[in-house]
Amino acid sequence: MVTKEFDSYSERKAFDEAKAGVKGLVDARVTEIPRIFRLPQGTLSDKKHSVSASDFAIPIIDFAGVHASRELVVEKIKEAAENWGFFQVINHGVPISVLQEIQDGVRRFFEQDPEVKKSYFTRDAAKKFVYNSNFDLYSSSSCVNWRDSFACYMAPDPPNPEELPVACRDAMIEHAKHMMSLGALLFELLSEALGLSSEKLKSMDCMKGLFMIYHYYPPCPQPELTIGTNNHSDNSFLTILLQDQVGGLQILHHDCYIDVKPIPGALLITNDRFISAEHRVLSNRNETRISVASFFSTNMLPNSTVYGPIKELLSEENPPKYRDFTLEEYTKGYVNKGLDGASHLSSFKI
Ligand SMILES: O=C(O)CCC(=O)C(=O)O
Ligand SMILES: [Fe+2]
Repeated sequence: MVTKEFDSYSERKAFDEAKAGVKGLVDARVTEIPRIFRLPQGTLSDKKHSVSASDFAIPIIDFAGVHASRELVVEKIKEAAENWGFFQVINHGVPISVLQEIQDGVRRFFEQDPEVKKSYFTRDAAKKFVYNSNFDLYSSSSCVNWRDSFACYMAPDPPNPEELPVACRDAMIEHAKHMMSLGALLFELLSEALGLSSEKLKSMDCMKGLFMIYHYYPPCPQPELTIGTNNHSDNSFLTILLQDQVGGLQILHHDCYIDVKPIPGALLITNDRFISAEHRVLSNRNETRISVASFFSTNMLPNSTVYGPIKELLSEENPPKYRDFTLEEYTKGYVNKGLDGASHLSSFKI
């Protein structure tokens, strides 16, 4: 059957202008997903098939030992960052209550009175608090994702509490505080894993910016036809990801998508210096999924610092593979391209 061409732009615009997000479609009880959400046929069942986590063990690193046996933890991080670009951390010191509160806060925001929620809807990235659906709605060449989100820079200039919705204000502030301290520890351990001084990555301002995205994935009537988040690798120096118990996150490893099984209280780490792991999120029929991604980067904020391969890691045998760039330049290209599965970093290859 030949499907008639349709005006994807107009349909995306109509979806956008309703300001109700994917949750609005679910509340309206759609039983068939609109065409703009449909993946090209076969996308989910390509050669990169899904395998269960029991075939491959995504590294789980216990930070309880970080004081008594730091070298051991550093060794594990090095191995995970080189081979996976992804690991789960347990006993990270962030209280479970803080993680629970932020998930509850995200749910409260998305499930509040739609009219109140609409007042936060914007595509203006200069706003302190940005709620919309699909940051790349107009730029992505792939399908629209079954997901709503809100975003906020929590560093270097955190918003005043009054600028944040009451539904999630306190939880956001408390959670971000913990992400900054866990981020500091991770940057120290990653520096050590690179054979550099503990302070190296921090001294390069890698944790100057903390950009948060809070995701809400409503249940989907046809989960096999769409996706929660397209495959991509992140735009940050480091991402700390909190996912709830629903599941659906997969990471690409040796050409297979592997399910990342939710572990209560575990945080997931990916970073760009070692492997920047490609990952995606599947939709599901029955449950709402919530996740919170803490990206260490100043992203689009004015920042003239130029980044390139760390000089100490270069030698005659190991010359730079990437050219220098600013985070603004990098992020602009990332946002314009949208999540389409293609690597953005590769466009900076020398
Ligand atoms: O929802 C998730 O688990 C992942 C989200 C994600 O990959 C991202 O925000 O970059
Ligand atoms: Fe991601």
